[in-house]
Amino acid sequence: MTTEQWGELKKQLLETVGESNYRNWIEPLQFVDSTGGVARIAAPTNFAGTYVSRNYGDLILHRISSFDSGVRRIEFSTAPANTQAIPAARRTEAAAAAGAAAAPAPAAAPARRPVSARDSMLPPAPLDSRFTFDTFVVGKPNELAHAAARRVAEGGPVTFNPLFLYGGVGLGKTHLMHAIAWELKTSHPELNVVYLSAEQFMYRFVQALRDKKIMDFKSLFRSVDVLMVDDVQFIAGKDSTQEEFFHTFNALIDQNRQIIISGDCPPGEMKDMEERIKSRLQCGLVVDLHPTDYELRLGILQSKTDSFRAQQPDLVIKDGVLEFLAHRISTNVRVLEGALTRLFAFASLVGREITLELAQDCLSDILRASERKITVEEIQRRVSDHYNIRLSDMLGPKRVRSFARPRQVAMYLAKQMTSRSLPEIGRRFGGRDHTTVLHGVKRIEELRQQDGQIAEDLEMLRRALEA
Ligand SMILES: Nc1ncnc2c1ncn2[C@@H]1O[C@H](COP(=O)(O)OP(=O)(O)OP(=O)(O)O)[C@@H](O)[C@H]1O
Repeated sequence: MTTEQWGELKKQLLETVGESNYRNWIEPLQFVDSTGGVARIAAPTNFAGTYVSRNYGDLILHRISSFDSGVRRIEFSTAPANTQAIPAARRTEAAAAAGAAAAPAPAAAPARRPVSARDSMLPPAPLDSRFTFDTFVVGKPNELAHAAARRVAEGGPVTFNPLFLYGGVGLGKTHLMHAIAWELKTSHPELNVVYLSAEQFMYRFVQALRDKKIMDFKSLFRSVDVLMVDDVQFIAGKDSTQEEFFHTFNALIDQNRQIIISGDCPPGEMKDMEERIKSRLQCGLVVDLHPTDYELRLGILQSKTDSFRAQQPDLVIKDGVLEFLAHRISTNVRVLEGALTRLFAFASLVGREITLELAQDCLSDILRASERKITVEEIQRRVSDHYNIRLSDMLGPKRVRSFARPRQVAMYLAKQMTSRSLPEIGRRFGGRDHTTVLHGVKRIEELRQQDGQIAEDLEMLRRALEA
């Protein structure tokens, strides 16, 4: 490639990446040579080489190969220490950003050092192409989290920072984060969006410490426009990673960069997490993904079935199968999806239509494992909520009707819906005797026959507990 062609190529890049990115990253690059299918480009610092490689590597390769079709790969190296590739002021800035790693090479050191894979501490986020907003089914349990994610994905002015998503296993936190990243990558390609798990954050931090590249690490993370850290609970109890996370977090918030975090519980309840981090995590918007309800599960199954059908149009699913699965598998969406995938694979292998019997056969282990064990405590909580009394009043000694009746309802449901014996139930109701429980159960059984309101309450509570 000639100097003129390189100049032409840079001009094209200016149009694509915009002036500010051009001045910061592209302008200082120098074309060195191209041999054996490898084009060598010198960047002023190690940090700049890594950054350009990660963000513009593909673009530059594409443009170079339009001038020289033999080029298959680009190698970035640091320019000689006395290079004038960037103005002095910017060089100081870049050197400061890259820290010790960018110090001028000693005279005896090789003039150029290829930027190795290990230097690339922030490779492109590995995003799952299936996790988009289009494939995310919205229902009551996740509508707030979805709406907040949508808002952040618009990429407008930062309104809540950080956005903290929490919820149990397999309820769609990662899916939503990836969906935000995909959306931003499409609508705002100029933004540097980084998604990674807290585990990867720690791994890169430890690697930077080991390689004495902590300044590179800091610069990389501080150059991010949108940072997403998944499963933040992973860094609980890991003191130095927490410390670094805290500083990265603060630096980005101070620069008004968007942060999105996910965790398995609300920030305030995270064990072994420093108080200052918990409090920082709570300062934006905290939203939870509730356990799925029947309607959401059915919606997800229908949506996944539609995409399976697109690949296998002759697939036959008998009525009632999806409803059965939505009713029986309530653990989490990952399990639900796994069940459906297995069912489709099995049906297509044996060439049978999907009936209720086939589903029961093929998924017997999942169905057994998903049988929900309702606890006495759950029943107590649900019943006290329903009758609007405090749990302590339900378990306490007061015999007034407004507490005694809900208490008996809860005892009745505990007898019906759990395998606990009367004495065991009694113990869980503030140490009551088994005869008291028996009396309560009998009383509610009678009332169920005579009192429509009680019958309705029982039915409603049973359905809520089974959901
Ligand atoms: N509302 C939804 N619509 C469609 N698919 C969903 C939904 N919720 C979850 N899923 C699917 O369920 C699977 C598990 O979701 P995901 O990995 O996002 O869960 P998570 O909350 O991050 O779990 P973990 O706590 O284990 O990290 C994914 O395949 C995801 O696509």
